[in-house]
Amino acid sequence: MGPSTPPSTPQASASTEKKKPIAIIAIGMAGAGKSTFVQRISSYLHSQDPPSPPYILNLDPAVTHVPFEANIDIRDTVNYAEVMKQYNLGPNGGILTALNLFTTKFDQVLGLVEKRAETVDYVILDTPGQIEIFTWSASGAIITDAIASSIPTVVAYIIDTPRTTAPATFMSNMLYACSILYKTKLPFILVFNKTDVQPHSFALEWMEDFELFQAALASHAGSTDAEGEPTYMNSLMNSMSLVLDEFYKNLKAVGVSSMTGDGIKEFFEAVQGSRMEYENEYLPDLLRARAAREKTLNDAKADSMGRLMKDLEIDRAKNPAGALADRWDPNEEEDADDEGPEINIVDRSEERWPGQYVDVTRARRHDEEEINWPRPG
Ligand SMILES: Nc1nc2c(ncn2[C@@H]2O[C@H](COP(=O)(O)OP(=O)(O)OP(=O)(O)O)[C@@H](O)[C@H]2O)c(=O)[nH]1
Repeated sequence: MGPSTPPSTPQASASTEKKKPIAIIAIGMAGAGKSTFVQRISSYLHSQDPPSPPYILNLDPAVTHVPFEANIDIRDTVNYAEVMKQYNLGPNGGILTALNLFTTKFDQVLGLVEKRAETVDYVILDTPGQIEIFTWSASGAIITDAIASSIPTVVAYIIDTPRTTAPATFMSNMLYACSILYKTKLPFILVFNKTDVQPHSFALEWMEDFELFQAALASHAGSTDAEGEPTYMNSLMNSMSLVLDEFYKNLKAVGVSSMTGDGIKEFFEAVQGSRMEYENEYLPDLLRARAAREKTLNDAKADSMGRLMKDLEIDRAKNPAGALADRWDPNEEEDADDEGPEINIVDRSEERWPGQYVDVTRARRHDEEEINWPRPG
C-alpha cells in the first residue's frame, strides 16, 4: 500500500524518448478541491526545468471561475444557462445535459488532444462539481473510455481529508472510490487533499491495518446500542472494512495540500507508476475487449451478408430478367460523404491572442457560433 517507487519523474521523462502523454482525470466530491488541485499540479508542471505545461480540459459547464488556464473549456461550446432554459431543467439536469451535448463532439476534443500528444507530457481533465454527473452518466463513461483508449490514463480521486476523519464518512468515501475503480478499471490514485488542515496519516493507518479502523469505529459515538451491543451499522462497517482491505491493495495513496503544494511531487511519482499499470494491465484488457467486439461485429456482419446473398440468389434464380438490371456490388466501398459536423470545439491555446495560454479573465463564450443541438426524442 502507499505510493510505489516511481520509474521516472516528469523531468526524467523529458530526457528519455518521447512517450505518449498521461491523462489525469480529477474526480471528487463537491468542494473536495478538484479545481484547486488542477491549478496546483498545473503550476507545478509549469515550474519544472524545463517547464512542462499540461493540456487542460475543463468539463464543468456551471463553474463561474476556474483558477487555471484551460485549453479546452466546455463553457466555450455549451451555454449551460441556455441549456437549462431551453430544456426546462434544474441545475443538475442542466449540467448533465450540457455534458451530454459536449460529449457528442468529443471526437473533436480527442482530435485536438492527439494533435498535442507530441508536445505535452500531461493532459488534465477537471470534472463537474457534482461527482455523480461524471461518474454515473453515459457521457462520463464515454469521455473516460475515449481518453483512456487513446493515451495512458489515471484517475485522481480527490478526498477532502478534514471531512473524512469520522470512520463512517471515511468508509463511504472509500466505497465510492471503490465503485469508480471497478467501473473505470483504470489506475487509481487516492489524493488526500487539504493536508495543511488535516494530515492524512490516520487514513493511511486505517488502510494499512483494518483492525485500527475497527478500533476507531468501536470508539466512535453511536457504535453501540443502549445495551452496549454493536449496532447493525457498526457490524456492517466492520465487515465492509475486510472487503475494502482487498480494494486498498489495488491503489496508491498520496497526501497533498493544493494550497501549499505539499505532496505534489509524490503525486507525480504515483502518476508515473500508474503508466506501467496502465500499459501492463488496462491496455491488454482494452485490446482484448476491442478484438472480441470486432470479432463479434464481423461475425454478425458476415452472417447477415451470407443470409442476404442467399436470398438474392434465390430471387435472381426466380427472376433472371430482374437480375440483369441489378447493378449492386456488395464489395463496393460506400460513399464517404458523411463527414461530421463543423468544428465547434475551441482550443483556446490556438486562438490568435498572444501567448500560448489564454488569460481566463479575458476568456469569452463564442456566442456568435450558433450551435443547433439535437433535442432528445
Ligand atoms: N486549506 C485548504 N483548502 C483547500 C485546499 N484545496 C482546496 N481548498 C479549498 O476548498 C474549497 C473548494 O475547492 P475547489 O477547488 O473549488 O473544489 P472543487 O472540488 O473544484 O469544487 P466544486 O467543483 O465546486 O465541487 C475552496 O475554498 C478551496 O480554497 C487545500 O489543499 N487546503
